[in-house]
Amino acid sequence: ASQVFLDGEFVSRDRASVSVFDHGLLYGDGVFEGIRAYDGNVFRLKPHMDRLYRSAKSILLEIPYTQDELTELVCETVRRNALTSAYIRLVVTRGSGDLGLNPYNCSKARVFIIAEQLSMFPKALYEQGIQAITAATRRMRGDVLNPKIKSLNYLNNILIKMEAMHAGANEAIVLNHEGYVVEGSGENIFLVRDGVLVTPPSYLGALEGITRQAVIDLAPSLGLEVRQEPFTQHDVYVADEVFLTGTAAEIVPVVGVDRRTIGDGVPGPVTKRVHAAFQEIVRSDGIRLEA
Ligand SMILES: Cc1ncc(COP(=O)(O)O)c(CNc2cccc(C(=O)O)c2)c1O
Repeated sequence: ASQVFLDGEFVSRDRASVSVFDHGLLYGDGVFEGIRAYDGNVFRLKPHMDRLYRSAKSILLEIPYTQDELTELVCETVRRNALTSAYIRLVVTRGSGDLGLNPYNCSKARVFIIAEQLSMFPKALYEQGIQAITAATRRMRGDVLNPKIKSLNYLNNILIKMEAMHAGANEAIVLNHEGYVVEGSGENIFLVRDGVLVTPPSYLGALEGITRQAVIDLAPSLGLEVRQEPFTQHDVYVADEVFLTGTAAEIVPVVGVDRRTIGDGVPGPVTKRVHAAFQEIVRSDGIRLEA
């Protein structure tokens, strides 16, 4: 049976449960990472760990392991599940306390790590592209709950995802309080315009995505310029190509937004070149699982 790392030991999946007094469950008081291993390479594990420790620091959550210790525990969890390709969920909660909000009543943070066989997105999504809507629900402002903190507070993302599903679409594009496009419900967004990649600067209200950064880093090798600048729904509608990026999703072509056909209504050539280049680097850029 698969093994979960929980509270300092490996337990079988069916015995991996947390206290009802865990503040991650009660209040979403915690942080997490979604990470992928490809053929024995944990893609960009260090940037994921850096982001986790930044998010924890920002909410004054003390992780009871050094970054190196927790990095090794992530790799050990994948190895224990005899996986070389996997989706990894790393979660740190405030831990168990009483029913009050006060985080200082939680004596020790709880850490658990899940490594699962990857459930790929349907190939059709990549071959045909997806339909998106613009969500009415906005991304929270940085002075409310900073979207750069990858916290367990995902209700904003879930409500946005629900809007897409209710509209019969696969995904939703999210605006910030000023009406600028920030990202998808759980992915970053890129436009292609006259051969230039455009993505919102994360300070507008997007997560500093690892996949987004990987695309920015690999673009020059494809002779592509990248601009980080604000844009609106109009810019999305008239773009030559649109794609979303995320650890689980990788590079997903968007071929329709709010019933506007994007480009020719099929995954664009730049999107395909970016995805091909991305599939190259995921097997080399990262930390090898072999001890
Ligand atoms: C709000 C948000 N923005 C962008 C991304 C992409 O970031 P990375 O390139 O670092 O993965 C994410 C992460 N994406 C994410 C996280 C948790 C669940 C799901 C899901 O679709 O089930 C997706 C995310 O949650």
